[in-house]
Amino acid sequence: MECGFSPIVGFRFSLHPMADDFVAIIKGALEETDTSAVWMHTDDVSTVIRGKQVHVFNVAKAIALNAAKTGKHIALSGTFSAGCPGDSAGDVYLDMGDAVLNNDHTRQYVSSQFALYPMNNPSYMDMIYREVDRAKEHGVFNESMHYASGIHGDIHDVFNFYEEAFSNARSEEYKHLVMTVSMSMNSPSHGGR
Ligand SMILES: Cc1ncc(C[n+]2csc(CCO)c2C)c(N)n1
Repeated sequence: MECGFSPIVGFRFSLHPMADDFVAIIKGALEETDTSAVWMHTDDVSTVIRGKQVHVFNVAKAIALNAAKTGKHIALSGTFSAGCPGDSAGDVYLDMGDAVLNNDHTRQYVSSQFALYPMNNPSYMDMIYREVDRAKEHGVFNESMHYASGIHGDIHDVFNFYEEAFSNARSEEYKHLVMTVSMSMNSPSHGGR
């Protein structure tokens, strides 16, 4: 299939609450979030949201925050993608304005790992090093590791970094970008942060 030129961004993710009431936590997090600015579909494995980048990141953060506000240990993993939409079902959401609809600024510690895959870009390693350096400048860098980089801090700082990294790693010439994230919140490993 040909890659399209739609500016649409997508995020396919799963929440894995470490709690007996995982069904209520997953459904609650999705329902408490204003998702009206994105196209969304949930199935038995994951949920996908698609639309303008600003709304996709805002909705992703709000769903993560709403799940974490239960106080339970939450794992979230997902893939952001841009530049190869495959279908146009969500394109109508590109007409939305840029004002974000979820504005809960509750603090929440997140420890996460991410990986950037700038598709077809011959200087992809420079791109990755540049974004990792930027994480260090922003104070959200945690540690280096095989196949990913550790990013941690308050959920709002972490998501701001991820959205900026996603913007920076795309260009007109190399439109197709994939970024994987894996997050942990309220983990006993975080010592009550
Ligand atoms: C974000 C997200 N979306 C869907 C699932 C899959 N899933 C697992 S349990 C459950 C509720 C009962 O139907 C659903 C939808 C997930 N884990 N996280």
